[in-house]
Amino acid sequence: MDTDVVLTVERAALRFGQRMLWKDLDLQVRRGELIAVLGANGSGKSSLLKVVLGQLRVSSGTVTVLGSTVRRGDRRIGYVPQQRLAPDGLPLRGRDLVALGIDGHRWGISHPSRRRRQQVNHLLASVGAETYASASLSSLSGGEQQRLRIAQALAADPQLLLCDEPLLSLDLPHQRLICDLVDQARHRLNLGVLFVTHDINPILDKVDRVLYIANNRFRIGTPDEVMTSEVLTDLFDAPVEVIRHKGRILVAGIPDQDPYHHPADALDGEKVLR
Ligand SMILES: Nc1ncnc2c1ncn2[C@@H]1O[C@H](COP(=O)(O)OP(=O)(O)OP(=O)(O)O)[C@@H](O)[C@H]1O
Repeated sequence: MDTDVVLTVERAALRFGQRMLWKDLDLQVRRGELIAVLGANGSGKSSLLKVVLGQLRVSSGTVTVLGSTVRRGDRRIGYVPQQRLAPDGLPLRGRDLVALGIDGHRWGISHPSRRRRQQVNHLLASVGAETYASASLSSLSGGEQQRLRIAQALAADPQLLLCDEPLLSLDLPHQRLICDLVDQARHRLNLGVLFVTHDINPILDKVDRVLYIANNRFRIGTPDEVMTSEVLTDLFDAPVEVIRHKGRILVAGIPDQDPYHHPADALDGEKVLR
């Protein structure tokens, strides 16, 4: 086994009933590598992360994390789920959310130890969230909550980090900040990262490779290899224009959203697990 590889996907396909999301997917994520996962709505980006988390099973092919078949609750994987703001009145402080990442997998009430408190403080400091760590989660802004989610995802010392649209509904400065935090964590911990995003620009300078999924198909390569008019026109089977302007990538002409896609469906990965 190549010990530098944290995730291996081989000839994998995912279908829901008659509907194929992707097939023949081959992907290796190496330690310290950041891969942006892009694609149309409903192309199966979040589902790919759920496969790696063991919440969905591939229809064919294999997926291994550090040499073992995927399973639920693998502490070697950190996960930043798609952002949903904490509901009003939730009796949880920022530091409680982070602590859940350390011992949330155990049953029963945890006993706060000095060591655990130190661990939480260290994680809070790593994302610059000390000043609001004792405030209730629901009183915090989207960007502040997102920093805490990253700290929570890093709590178990993962080797692979999965981020599902962590920039959603954040303003530009906060998007940059979240990208910087993920990037710092991957360098500090030598993490492999899969980063699902609609817009590559906020993370462009940190991305090693892009996995672009559309129309059941995909392309993998550096941003320069994948983010071109030729490649996206081929993937979408429609004229797509990619323009580079002042270091940003602008994409025009992506066909309308997937007609099957109902965002609420994507929240329930359990339905197809039997
Ligand atoms: N458990 C499930 N059972 C059946 N269909 C599902 C299930 N989970 C997701 N889907 C469908 O699979 C498609 C892909 O969903 P997924 O959330 O992976 O897409 P996505 O690429 O992340 O989309 P978006 O960019 O909108 O977040 C969607 O059409 C969704 O409705």
